[in-house]
Amino acid sequence: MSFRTQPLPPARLNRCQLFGPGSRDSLFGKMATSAADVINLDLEDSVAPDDKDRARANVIQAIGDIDWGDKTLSVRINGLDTPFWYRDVVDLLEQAGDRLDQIMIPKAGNAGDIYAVDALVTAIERAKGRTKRINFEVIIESAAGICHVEEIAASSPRMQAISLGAADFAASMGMATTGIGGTQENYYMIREGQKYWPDPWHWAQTAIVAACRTHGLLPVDGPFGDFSDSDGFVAQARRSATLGMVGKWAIHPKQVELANEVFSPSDAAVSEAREILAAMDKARSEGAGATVYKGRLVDIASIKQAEVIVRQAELIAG
Ligand SMILES: C[C@@H](C(=O)SCCNC(=O)CCNC(=O)[C@H](O)C(C)(C)COP(=O)(O)OP(=O)(O)OC[C@H]1O[C@@H](n2cnc3c(N)ncnc32)[C@H](O)[C@@H]1OP(=O)(O)O)[C@H](O)C(=O)O
Ligand SMILES: [Mg+2]
Repeated sequence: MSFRTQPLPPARLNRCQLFGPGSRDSLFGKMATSAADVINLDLEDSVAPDDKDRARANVIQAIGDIDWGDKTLSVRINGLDTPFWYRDVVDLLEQAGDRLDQIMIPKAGNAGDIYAVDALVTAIERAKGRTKRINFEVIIESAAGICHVEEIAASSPRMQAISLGAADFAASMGMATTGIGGTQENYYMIREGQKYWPDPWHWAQTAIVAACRTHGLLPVDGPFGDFSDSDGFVAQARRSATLGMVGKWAIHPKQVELANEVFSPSDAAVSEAREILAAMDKARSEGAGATVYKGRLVDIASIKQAEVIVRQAELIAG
């Protein structure tokens, strides 16, 4: 047990991050009026190389022109292994208005990648007199990224969140699949003739959650590619929520409500959490550190568990 108190993550909602290609500006207005907490305008893999300049210009224009309400507004820049990323950062920081909240850095491999983007962002902020700090979200989607996830989480005070990018991650790891997230047909156990499908993303997710929780960041589950499979999306999202992730990407508007539902505690869960807090208040006033609630043990750790749920409910209530 460290003497350091575990830092809380940023106090903002991140249940759903809705993505849209920067080259499809007809989608921007729909994204702005969606129920997603975070908007990710994409300059990276959903934009063809020949369309990068136009997408960048579209995004810069839309940051200023569209009413994004109280959403977190984020732009995914290109990876540091491309010739595009520096121009993304320079043009965004020099030309986009103050409404921009965050830059998403894909395919981060180590803390040095974040340092490089931080140095460029910092220089432009100073040169241009930008007073609102641009925050960072990073995508872990490579073997190097998952190996260095803890140093990436600690890499900059701008860091707010880390997502898992299942498609690039699978490719980098050499996984035998073209699926983006979810159950993988050939990843199964067998017992007495019955197949059972474990979750191949689980270990990477828990590594991201641990790094984020250690450094006070928001851990986020990335895309689920088959947007026709709502049950599959919900199952994946529920597993992520159970592991400690706070939200999930939507790559189609159909997924927004599903994510919001999964990552909002139910009324029953909130009531139970409040009852546990009340039961522990009573126990402590009687000098006890543990008590019985609905036939089961609750103790001082239960207070912290219940507070996670109550804090999320309070954020949603505003
Ligand atoms: C996997 C890695 C990633 O990079 S994931 C993130 C990058 N990908 C994207 O940003 C893709 C985002 N989604 C889309 O581009 C589209 O949704 C689509 C191509 C998947 C489907 O588009 P389409 O127009 O065919 O969809 P329809 O079903 O016809 O649309 C119905 C309706 O909704 C509107 N719409 C569609 N998409 C969006 C959107 N993203 N936001 C808001 N609204 C949207 C559409 O215009 C229709 O509207 P209507 O006509 O009814 O008014 C990752 O990095 C990794 O490695 O894992
Ligand atoms: Mg990717």
